[in-house]
Amino acid sequence: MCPSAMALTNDDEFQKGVKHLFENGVSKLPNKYILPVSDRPKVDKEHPNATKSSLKLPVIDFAELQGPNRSEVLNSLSSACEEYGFFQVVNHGIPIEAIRSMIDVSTRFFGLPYEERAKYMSSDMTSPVRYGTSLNQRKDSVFCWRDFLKLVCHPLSDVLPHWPSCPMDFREVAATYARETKWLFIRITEAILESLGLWGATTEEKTEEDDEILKQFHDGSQLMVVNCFPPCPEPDLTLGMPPHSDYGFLTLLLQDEVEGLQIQYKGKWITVEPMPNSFVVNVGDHLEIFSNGRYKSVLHRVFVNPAKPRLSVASLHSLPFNCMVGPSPKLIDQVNPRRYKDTDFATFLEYISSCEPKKKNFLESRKLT
Ligand SMILES: O=C(O)CCC(=O)C(=O)O
Ligand SMILES: [Fe+2]
Repeated sequence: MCPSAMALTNDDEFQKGVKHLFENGVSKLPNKYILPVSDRPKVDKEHPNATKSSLKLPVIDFAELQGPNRSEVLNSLSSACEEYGFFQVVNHGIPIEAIRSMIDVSTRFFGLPYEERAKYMSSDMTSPVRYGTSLNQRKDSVFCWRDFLKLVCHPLSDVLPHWPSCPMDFREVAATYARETKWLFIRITEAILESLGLWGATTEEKTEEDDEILKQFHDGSQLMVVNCFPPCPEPDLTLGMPPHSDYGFLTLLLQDEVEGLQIQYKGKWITVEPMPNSFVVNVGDHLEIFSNGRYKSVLHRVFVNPAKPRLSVASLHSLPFNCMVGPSPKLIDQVNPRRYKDTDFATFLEYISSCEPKKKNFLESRKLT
């Protein structure tokens, strides 16, 4: 089929995703992906040739966090969550091999023929595995330049048989990666709770209540999203992901060496410089609510590239689905009154099925005025 005819005329072709368009040699961005001018990843109008502003996120040395300097690292963690809602974690203890293999097997998955990937397409939001394109391909009026594979990771033994069996090593590699990131999530969550004064560092300081919070996280949900952003013919007209904040408590993001992630900082879009073998960690809506607004769930988006493909793996961690999330009672007082309504997963699902999950709408809807 002639690629331009395909891309311009047949709406069903867009349902097959951007990898498919790219493989068919699309040379002009189809209208379906063209954002209104105000939503485009605009180059600075006054300095159109200026490179994008970039930022080295605060770095948290995980090995230091586990050592005698824990309290200093906790202070840095706290400032990062208050100011940026994002930080990078180095010396995280996850074997480099597990990281490389995850990127490698995901790249090979997206390299499979379309028919093989399409076996996992599903409109069922609760399916243990879901392949698709854009954010919500059944509702988005403008598509974003992104295909994804979503893997529910909890409980691992139940979901694993549903995960892709091709490439042959996919399940093993992704399961190892899911276990490793869950472990890191729990360690970072302990530090976050401690930085909020809700969890004691030493066994003597810990109360039963402290352990109860953590237990909920152990039993919490984990969703892995592998994002594939093929090269895009007209990257200035579209986005890989539109501005959004992450639902959930924390996201551990692995990105390859190609830049694309931008976060909103002081009203501007700033590019996060990729740091090999590190994790970008961000505060999700649940943590903003739980911390009563002290830690920020910040808008971020992804821009795409004319030449290089990009891949990222987001591991999203939340409390169990049936759990109510509200501001921790210990963080509410006369100076800091309760700022958010309680929420749960069902409310969120209801919300996203009634409107496009763009921008910070869900979190805004939980704010008490
Ligand atoms: O690809 C990225 O850098 C960000 C992905 C992301 O924001 C997400 O999956 O929620
Ligand atoms: Fe995100």
